[in-house]
Amino acid sequence: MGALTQDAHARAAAVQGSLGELRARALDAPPPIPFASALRGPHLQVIAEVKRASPSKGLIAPGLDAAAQAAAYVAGGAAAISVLTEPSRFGGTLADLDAVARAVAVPAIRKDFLVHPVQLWEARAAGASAALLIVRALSPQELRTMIDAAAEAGLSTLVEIRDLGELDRALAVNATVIGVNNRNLETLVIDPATAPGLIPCIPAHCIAVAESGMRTVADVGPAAEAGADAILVGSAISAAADPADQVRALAGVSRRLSPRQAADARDRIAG
Ligand SMILES: O=C(O)c1ccccc1NCC(=O)[C@H](O)[C@H](O)COP(=O)(O)O
Repeated sequence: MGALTQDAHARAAAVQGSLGELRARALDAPPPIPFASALRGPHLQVIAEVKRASPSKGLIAPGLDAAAQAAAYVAGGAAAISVLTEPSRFGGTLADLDAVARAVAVPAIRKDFLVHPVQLWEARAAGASAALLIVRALSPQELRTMIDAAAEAGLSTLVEIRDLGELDRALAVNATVIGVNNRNLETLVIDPATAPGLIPCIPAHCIAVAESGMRTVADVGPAAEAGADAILVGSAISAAADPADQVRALAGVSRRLSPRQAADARDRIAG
């Protein structure tokens, strides 16, 4: 992940001179669509990702038309669309984000390695309603700065964690939509037990999202059982012959309706 974060700093530096123009474009963009409320419901909500390629899988769907793919996801019941905008390893662009935000009436999320406020203004200018912040990629001060800058830009945030320490850092900045990534971003190894293990520790007032490595209804069962509000799925649906149908299957999974008991779960994990 170090190289991805370094690239992100370089990309941010290259557009810092455009901050004024980006702020002006952001003001002209259609208003953001509420993100957190889109992810609550009796069924597991699906954040469906537009993903052409990745470091772990190589090419996934190189010719994918981002807007058409997003429209298919929404037809299948997706509650939000995640758009990878990282160009060199994921084959994404801000133009994809812009096309998706114009094509669908659900929130579009900028999924990238976001390390500088200018990238949040880029996201809003391209029509995003939300942006991903990876706790591991940011110092505590940077995370605070990015949370504040997102709010100023009118963006909601999906704050991504992988362990209890990162959950504490997310809660310290009042994150309300918290994603637990099953993928270790350093080794790229998926551990399907990560999200089901941590989600019960996320306080009930937050939205809990399980991310990565899920393809089938059976794969999402543990996250649903753990009390996840939503799942984020990318590779499987980007490569699917019928993406609407695949999202429809995942969006039909019931979630556990009992409230998450965060304090009890933390005690169990802390041993
Ligand atoms: O997907 C990767 O290989 C990857 C590698 C390094 C950093 C991030 C990476 N992916 C970002 C994501 O979190 C996923 O795109 C997202 O959760 C969907 O995962 P999946 O359903 O497994 O494609």
